[in-house]
Amino acid sequence: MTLLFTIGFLDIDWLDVVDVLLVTILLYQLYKVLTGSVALKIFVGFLSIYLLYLVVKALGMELLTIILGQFMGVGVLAAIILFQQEIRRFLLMIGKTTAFDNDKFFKGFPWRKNDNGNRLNLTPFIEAAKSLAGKNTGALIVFALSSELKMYAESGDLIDAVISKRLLLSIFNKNSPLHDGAVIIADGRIKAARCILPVTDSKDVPASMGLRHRAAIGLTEVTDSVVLVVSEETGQISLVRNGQVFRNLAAADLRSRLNHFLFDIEPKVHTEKSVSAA
Ligand SMILES: Nc1ncnc2c1ncn2[C@@H]1O[C@H](COP(=O)(O)OP(=O)(O)OP(=O)(O)O)[C@@H](O)[C@H]1O
Repeated sequence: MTLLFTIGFLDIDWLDVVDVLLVTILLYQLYKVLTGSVALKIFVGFLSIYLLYLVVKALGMELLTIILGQFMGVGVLAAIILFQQEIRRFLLMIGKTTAFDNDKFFKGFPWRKNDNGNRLNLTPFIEAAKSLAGKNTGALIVFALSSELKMYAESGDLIDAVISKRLLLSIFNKNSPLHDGAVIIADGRIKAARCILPVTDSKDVPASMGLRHRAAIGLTEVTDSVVLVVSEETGQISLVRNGQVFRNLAAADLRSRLNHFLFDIEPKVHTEKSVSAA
């Protein structure tokens, strides 16, 4: 490899520069994923022990090297168990930035369409959300994109029904046995209700947002789905994607955002505030 320059006894070539650059990008992405969660502190702890291990190894302190080396070995396993959620989020983020997971790649995939191959009709969702918001009835509707969210659908009651405003209103009616939890929409159908979603542990979520919003944020942190939330307390309608909450949407904004998030149709008007919880 061509030598670029020398710092003391260190010979630096192009490969070293690329190596350092890649590690910097990787660490920055990791920091972005971990920031705001307790996992960041654990990660910094591990990193400090690893740096200490490198120093004592370089100094030739054998006993400490063996002890820290053993700790690092077990530490990797412990980190995988402790950081399960963060590792998933990190891999998902890498996947999202590759051309393979490009939105356009999935544009033609069947779960964005109904049985007849038509684009999902958004009107029942918008009408239902308006009606639920007017009565301060909480709701959580998940739109599956590149994944059918089978695992989450199976945590609730499978329905597999044709989408209609009336059915959505019946599900979220406070007296309905199905109203608790989330409804999952995939393949242009109501796949399941009463589904349990992963709750985010982000500290950036405003205190005004309850568990319903936290569940919506949590799911969008680990999948590329889009979640519609109607707050029981305020009656506000929000959309959540990539851990980001688009709050207080009027019907027109809701439609334009959904068109954008689900079908890549550029929005015309945006008046809502957004809160980043990722
Ligand atoms: N992990 C979860 N997965 C799916 N649904 C959930 C989850 N956690 C809470 N929910 C839904 O949220 C409902 C109530 O949550 P909570 O009382 O915190 O909401 P809230 O105070 O009305 O807040 P928000 O303003 O977010 O609606 C639950 O009855 C349930 O339907």
